[in-house]
Amino acid sequence: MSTWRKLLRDPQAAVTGSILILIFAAGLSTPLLAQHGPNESDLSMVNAPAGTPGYLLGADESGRDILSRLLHSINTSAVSALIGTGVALAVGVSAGLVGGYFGARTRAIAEWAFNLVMTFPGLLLLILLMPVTGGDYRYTMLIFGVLLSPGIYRIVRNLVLGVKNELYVDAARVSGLGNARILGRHVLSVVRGPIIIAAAFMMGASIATQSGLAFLGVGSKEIPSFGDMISSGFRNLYVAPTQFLWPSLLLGLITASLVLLGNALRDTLAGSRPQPAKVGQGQRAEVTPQPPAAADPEALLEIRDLTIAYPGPGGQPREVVRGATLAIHRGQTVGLVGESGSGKTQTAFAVLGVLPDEAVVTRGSIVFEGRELIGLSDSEMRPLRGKQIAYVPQEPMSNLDPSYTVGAQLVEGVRSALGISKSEAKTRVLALLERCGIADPERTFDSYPHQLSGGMAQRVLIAGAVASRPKLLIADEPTTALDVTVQAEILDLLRDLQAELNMAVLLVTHNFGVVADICERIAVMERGQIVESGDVLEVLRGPRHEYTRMLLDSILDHTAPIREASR
Ligand SMILES: Nc1ncnc2c1ncn2[C@@H]1O[C@H](COP(=O)(O)OP(=O)(O)OP(=O)(O)O)[C@@H](O)[C@H]1O
Repeated sequence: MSTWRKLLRDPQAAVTGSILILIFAAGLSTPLLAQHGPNESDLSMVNAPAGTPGYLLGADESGRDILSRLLHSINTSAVSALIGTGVALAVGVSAGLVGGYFGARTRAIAEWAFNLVMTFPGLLLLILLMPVTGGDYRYTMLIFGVLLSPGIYRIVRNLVLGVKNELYVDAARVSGLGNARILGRHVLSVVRGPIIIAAAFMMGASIATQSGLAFLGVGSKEIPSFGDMISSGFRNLYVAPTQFLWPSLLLGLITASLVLLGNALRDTLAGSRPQPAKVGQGQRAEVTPQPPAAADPEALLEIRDLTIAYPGPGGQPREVVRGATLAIHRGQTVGLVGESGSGKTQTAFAVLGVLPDEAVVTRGSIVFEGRELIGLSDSEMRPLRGKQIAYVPQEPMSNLDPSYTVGAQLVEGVRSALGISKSEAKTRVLALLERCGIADPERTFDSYPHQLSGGMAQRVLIAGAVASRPKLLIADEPTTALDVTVQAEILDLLRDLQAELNMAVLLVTHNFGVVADICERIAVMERGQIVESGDVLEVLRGPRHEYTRMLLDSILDHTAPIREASR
């Protein structure tokens, strides 16, 4: 659906947008009426008492006169908003893109210039420059736009700095796209949401500042403005209260609509407005949890008939996991294998209780140590997650926060899992790093994630995951992002830790070699269903299901995993 159609369907955007269009259309068409139409006389001072300056209203103004001045004030506000915001965006966005994207020297120059602008006392400067601007509100708003631009510059610069080292920006660069195309296509799309919100606020601020200056009586007396109207409304408050009421209400309505429209626009552009879940009632589980009646009394984790659905494009549920059944015993390593998109990660996420909000468990149960996990709230899952059930992700780098040292992140996790002091946690983390094969634990402890190699980062995450001696470790493609030598080392580490801690491991992978290397049992997943499971050797030597055979045949040297497995 196009962005415009989405916006029209959004009630907040549609209502506030219509209000603003109506108000501004009425205001902006007023000069034409004033020039060519019969209302020109409305702008004269015929009704104002002698000595009333500019557009100040007399106490006996007719409703038509008030309306005419309101329309002209809207016009002034619209022009103020456009000039103030336009200048702030033009200066702030272009400097932010350049300052954030290009080298430190360009950034330092931009930074210096904007810091200088920020040292000026804004409102005072606007008043002091009145002799220069000749009281013309358009020049005043132009200067106001420059004064607003540092805020925009900082927003854009920070967003650009965050995005410019993303892998997809590197990929665009490598594919030969020029800087202008990368900035326009990849970087601008990230900054536009916050800019729209800021622009809505700035439009409101421009209108409020222009009105405020007029209220103070600073600037041209010939230009109608909400400020003038409110000022004269104050003076006539007891004899003609509507003179104060209407401009105040209209000013409030315009600024509130601008901010609400900005929010709605940002949400639509970012696609972040949560849509009501169409499957079930938007709850995590649609099933009524049954009292655990484990079919396999030995099982540490037992998944039975698990079915997970997402709302499809037409609202009908789309099942991504269908009736999956799987058991893991204490200390056992089970490989969950299948092609990309077969539902392995969704199954793992369901066990961890971290499925996205729109996912619904429509059937089945997940029993961990005799306790049903389906239907548990986040606070009920928290004592299990990261402590009894730990997780090692596929992309080690994207799971470490670049702003903190490795040590700070591990200590925080260990303290929350074990409730020990900071120094005890540090000692434990250093020992764990050493146990996980990190050559210089002290140095790694003080390093930031970008200073680590992929293999080291994965060791760090494994150290963090096993710190609480979990009963179950879920490792989601833990070696996919690593080179072959490091893959083997990480698998060795997982195997050793599993034996040492007598920990059960659910290894999510698409690689039979990895399964053959460290798993005792295997479950093969195809389009959301577990189609075959059993002892690794038996399944690899004599696959019963067509899909398993097809997967095994697709391995070039399909004897390798079996040879490995029989070691
Ligand atoms: N947030 C979501 N909304 C809708 N569908 C989703 C969402 N997340 C995942 N899916 C769908 O669920 C299905 C299973 O995805 P899942 O991530 O479990 O696959 P996978 O087997 O782990 O694949 P891979 O090995 O590539 O990670 C896919 O078809 C995917 O498109």
